[in-house]
Amino acid sequence: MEPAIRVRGLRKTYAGSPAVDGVDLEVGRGEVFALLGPNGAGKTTTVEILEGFRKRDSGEVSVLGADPATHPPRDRVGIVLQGTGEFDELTVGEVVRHFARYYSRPDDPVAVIERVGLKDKAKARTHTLSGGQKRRLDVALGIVGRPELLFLDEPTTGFDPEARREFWQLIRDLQTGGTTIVLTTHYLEEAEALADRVGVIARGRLIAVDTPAQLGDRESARATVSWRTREGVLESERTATPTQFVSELARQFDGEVPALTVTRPTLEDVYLEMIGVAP
Ligand SMILES: Nc1ncnc2c1ncn2[C@@H]1O[C@H](COP(=O)(O)OP(=O)(O)OP(=O)(O)O)[C@@H](O)[C@H]1O
Repeated sequence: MEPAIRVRGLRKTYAGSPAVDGVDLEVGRGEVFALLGPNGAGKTTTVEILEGFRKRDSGEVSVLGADPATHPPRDRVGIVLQGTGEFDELTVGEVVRHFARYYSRPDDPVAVIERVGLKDKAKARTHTLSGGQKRRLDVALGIVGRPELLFLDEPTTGFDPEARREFWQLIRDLQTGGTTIVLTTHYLEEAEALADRVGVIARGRLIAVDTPAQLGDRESARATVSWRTREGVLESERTATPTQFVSELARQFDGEVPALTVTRPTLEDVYLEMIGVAP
């Protein structure tokens, strides 16, 4: 089956400076793919080329089987851009109903408003919504057309922790329903919670693509074992063989090792190392 997205050798330059510098990428149907990278790395440029909003200089791009530069697949794609969410005097219900009309097979606006947690605000004018509520409205507008492919640019910026968890559940529900999702985020725990695969983009290049668990060989990376000595001092040791190390400690303590922890690098640790930030 044709992947949802296929990109080969994508390049885009602004005034002689490369913003996207030879990106190859495939996103499968039904996959949740998170694009990570520091500010200015080229995420938005890449995503907007896929959406058909920006022209590329070179490379091949196929989105749902067509070139977005010539055939933007508007009706089959949902887009949540960074921060809009305000439509003057219109109410939430009016805005969602209005956007639903752009699509050939829209979802029920009332159900969509409920799914994004704005049921109580359906009659509120959009300028009275809080920042997080405006973001939920953006998400509602992105999904009201029942897209096959949904792009989300930093979707949970400004969300409180509870709203973020609710949003994650919404993404999982959409994936269960078969939607392919591409999101950019600066929250590593969000990528870890949602993404089947993550891609790290730095200076216009995709420097790694892997599952969150495997990125940067996380699972086989050296572990840090910490424990409290008999003298009451916290001690730690980095080791490639933590199981062996812990059983040795257990023998020394003749049982329970005080304050024992074993940790591997977090997704954030390996990400920061990849983009060249020293620990
Ligand atoms: N319209 C434009 N004109 C000139 N330069 C641009 C334009 N859009 C982006 N750039 C430059 O291209 C580079 C990549 O920008 P882009 O917005 O794709 O980064 P990003 O990874 O999405 O960053 P952020 O995390 O800050 O949103 C940056 O150096 C940016 O200054």
